[in-house]
Amino acid sequence: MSLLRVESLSVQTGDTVLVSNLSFSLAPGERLGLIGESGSGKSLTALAMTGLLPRQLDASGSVLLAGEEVIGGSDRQLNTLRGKAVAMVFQEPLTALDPLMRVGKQIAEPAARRAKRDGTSIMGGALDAIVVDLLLEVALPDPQRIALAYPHELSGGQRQRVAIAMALACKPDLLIADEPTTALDVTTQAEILGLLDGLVRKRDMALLFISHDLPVVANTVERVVVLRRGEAVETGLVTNVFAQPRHDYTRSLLQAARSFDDALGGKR
Ligand SMILES: Nc1ncnc2c1ncn2[C@@H]1O[C@H](COP(=O)(O)OP(=O)(O)OP(=O)(O)O)[C@@H](O)[C@H]1O
Repeated sequence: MSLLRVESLSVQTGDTVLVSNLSFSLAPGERLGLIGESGSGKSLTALAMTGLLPRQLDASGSVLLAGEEVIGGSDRQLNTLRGKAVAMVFQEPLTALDPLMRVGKQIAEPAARRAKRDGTSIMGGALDAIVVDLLLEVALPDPQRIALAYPHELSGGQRQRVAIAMALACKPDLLIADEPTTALDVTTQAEILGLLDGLVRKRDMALLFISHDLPVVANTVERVVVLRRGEAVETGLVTNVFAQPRHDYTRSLLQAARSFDDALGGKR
């Protein structure tokens, strides 16, 4: 059974269609990339899949996540799904973090919620231990100190690790990573990508990976959907699509990525 089945998904505002008739599915543990130029509808697709679209946008079609319909779902139903079946990591970690709360508490909250949904209760020292384990899992040194820090006391890379720990605390079946490294410097980007890749494999999570960086996409996912102006122009195994693109648009994306790499002297 699919973990995620998107069928004829469209997103519009008034008469403007931003995502059009999109269909794809994701099996448990599978890794899928969503690529396309800026403004092609990647983030809106991810938001529609989690019921997080801004109010002025309307979604139609169907998004079945862990067997439950997201489109038109109630806040209560979607909150449960978001804390259990799916978690997101965004481009800018500060979007996910509360500036006024110590990061340990921010990780403890989803961990306690998840335990409650599983019919157990975790508090006090047991919850602190889970937070420390999660901080270690995202390779943050000195987790006791980090747990007591506020987001502004951490570097961008450390903040993204905390955001990933918060997502892991939900124990999701599906992780959506929307340009998770764009806001970071190149060395930190590579570290965070390596971390995400390892965690997804270790925990056997499905991954929806949104990125501009085609070499990274090629190394991270198994299948890819190419979006252009809100429409899927090509879908397939990433090795096939990148080696033998069928659509001119995919060819131009790959060409642009090659030119960029050449300009860097193939140093990436
Ligand atoms: N709240 C909104 N109201 C109206 N239009 C929007 C809204 N949010 C996004 N759009 C438009 O929808 C289109 C798709 O946006 P989206 O953010 O999904 O693109 P993207 O592929 O994720 O781009 P990027 O790679 O730059 O993040 C764009 O034309 C954008 O301007």
